[in-house]
Amino acid sequence: MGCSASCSGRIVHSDDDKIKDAKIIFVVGGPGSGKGTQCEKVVAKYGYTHLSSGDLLRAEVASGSERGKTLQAIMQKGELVPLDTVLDMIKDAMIAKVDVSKGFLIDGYPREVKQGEEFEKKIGAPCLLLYIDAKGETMVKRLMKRGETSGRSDDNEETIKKRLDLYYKATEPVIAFYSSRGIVRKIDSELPVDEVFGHVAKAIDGLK
Ligand SMILES: Nc1ccn([C@@H]2O[C@H](COP(=O)(O)OP(=O)(O)OP(=O)(O)O)[C@@H](O)[C@H]2O)c(=O)n1
Ligand SMILES: Nc1nc2c(ncn2[C@@H]2O[C@H](COP(=O)(O)OP(=O)(O)O)[C@@H](O)[C@H]2O)c(=O)[nH]1
Ligand SMILES: [Mg+2]
Repeated sequence: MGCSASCSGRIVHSDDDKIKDAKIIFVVGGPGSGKGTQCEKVVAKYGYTHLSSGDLLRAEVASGSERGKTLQAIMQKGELVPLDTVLDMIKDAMIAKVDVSKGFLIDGYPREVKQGEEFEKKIGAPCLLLYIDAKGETMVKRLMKRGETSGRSDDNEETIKKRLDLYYKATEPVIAFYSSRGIVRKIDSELPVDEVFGHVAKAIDGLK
């Protein structure tokens, strides 16, 4: 891409350049680990833009589009939707906010190493990965509780088990992948919410 000079001689940055230069934080953890809860608090304190890949997909489902129907079937089974679909949605949402955003929290993405690699090719590199860590049994308990009110068709026992299995198989390797780059901060999400946030804030304050 690169920048191009306009007639007036001003440097014009393309959308691709702008999002590439944005501060990008990946928020990774199992289903029900508390990613969304912590992201809300980061938004309130730091003014970052929170993009939950799951929420973007659910919005597409809610729109009633043909694509949404296909997505709903995949999500109901606790499987991963095709990589390009999620990535395009995230990229569009980032472009829409890049001029008013202090940085981006990408929640629930990457779900597998390949998703991270493609993100970096099409968008840019993260400066931090917040690894929100809770025990399997804690996550199941939280999701069963959330399921009482969330209305989410995947917050049921059978799908929760599949989501958890897929998390351990496909998503945990993402953490090892970025650890070797030194950008992973592991956050103990068994603690009370505000204490968890204290650790999250420390990790963000440590960014240059
Ligand atoms: N990058 C992503 C994000 C989400 N999904 C699909 O969307 C569902 C819900 O995603 P999400 O809301 O992130 O759910 P969880 O990880 O289970 O976590 P949360 O408890 O935050 O909802 C996933 O099970 C999966 O089918 C996906 O395929 N790829
Ligand atoms: N006790 C406790 N509950 C939490 C914590 N974080 C999240 N929860 C609860 O766990 C459930 C899942 O949290 P959510 O933020 O949706 O997790 P996500 O699936 O990782 O996005 C919600 O009902 C939260 O209220 C925490 O640190 N401690
Ligand atoms: Mg969430």
